[in-house]
Amino acid sequence: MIEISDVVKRYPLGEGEVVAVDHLSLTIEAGEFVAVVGRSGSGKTTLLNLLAGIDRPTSGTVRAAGADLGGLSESGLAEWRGRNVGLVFQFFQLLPTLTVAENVMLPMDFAGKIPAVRRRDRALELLERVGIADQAGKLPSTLSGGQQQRAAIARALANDPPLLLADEPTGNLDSHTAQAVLDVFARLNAEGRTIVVVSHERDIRAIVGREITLVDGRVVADEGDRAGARA
Ligand SMILES: Nc1ncnc2c1ncn2[C@@H]1O[C@H](COP(=O)(O)OP(=O)(O)OP(=O)(O)O)[C@@H](O)[C@H]1O
Repeated sequence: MIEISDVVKRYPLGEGEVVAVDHLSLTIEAGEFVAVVGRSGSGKTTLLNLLAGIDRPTSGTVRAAGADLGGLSESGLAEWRGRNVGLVFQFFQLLPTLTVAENVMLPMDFAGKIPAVRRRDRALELLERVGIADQAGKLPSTLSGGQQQRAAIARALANDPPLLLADEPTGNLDSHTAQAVLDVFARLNAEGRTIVVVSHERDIRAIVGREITLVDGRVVADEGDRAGARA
């Protein structure tokens, strides 16, 4: 599902530069549930952005969900991402003027993968799956943090992507709500979806099948059974 080879990502910083990802190679198989952990500044978000094709490496290759991302144009990357990758962020990033159901339908409208007549029903089914079907007609600002993150997960699933990438998805939630959101991820992995979660939180360890630790943009530990946490 993911194969990155000898990837380096440098950012300019003042007169010099910072090496965010440093000669990193990694393979993640379909169906794995992987946590990427490490201190602030260790390169976790940079790695996730490279996997999502949001950022391009300075050198090295990134293959994900059947594509060599280096060979895609910006519009090709956007199309690939829309069909193959679901993204979940710490601060949810729901559009405030759209209802919850409309937020979930938006990626379907962009990608055109789901027929137009199916989109509203599919949005409601996805909201049902994450346990907030009753919030479908509301604006995001009227939902709790946990409900907003569930809505964001439903949106990430809109185009039925094989790969889910989440950046600190529980970082803005209390521990009880965070656990409930992690349970949603565990269920999605049990259904076969490949999931990579960047996290500071220790509670992620209990549910993932594999934990990759970064220090200064390098992998210093890679632990787990690699079979995912399929229940
Ligand atoms: N757009 C950018 N421009 C310049 N430097 C950057 C940029 N993005 C990241 N960096 C630097 O790259 C390094 C890795 O950052 P990154 O955000 O990937 O770490 P992180 O492990 O996700 O940190 P955190 O847990 O705080 O989010 C840091 O030194 C950071 O300052």
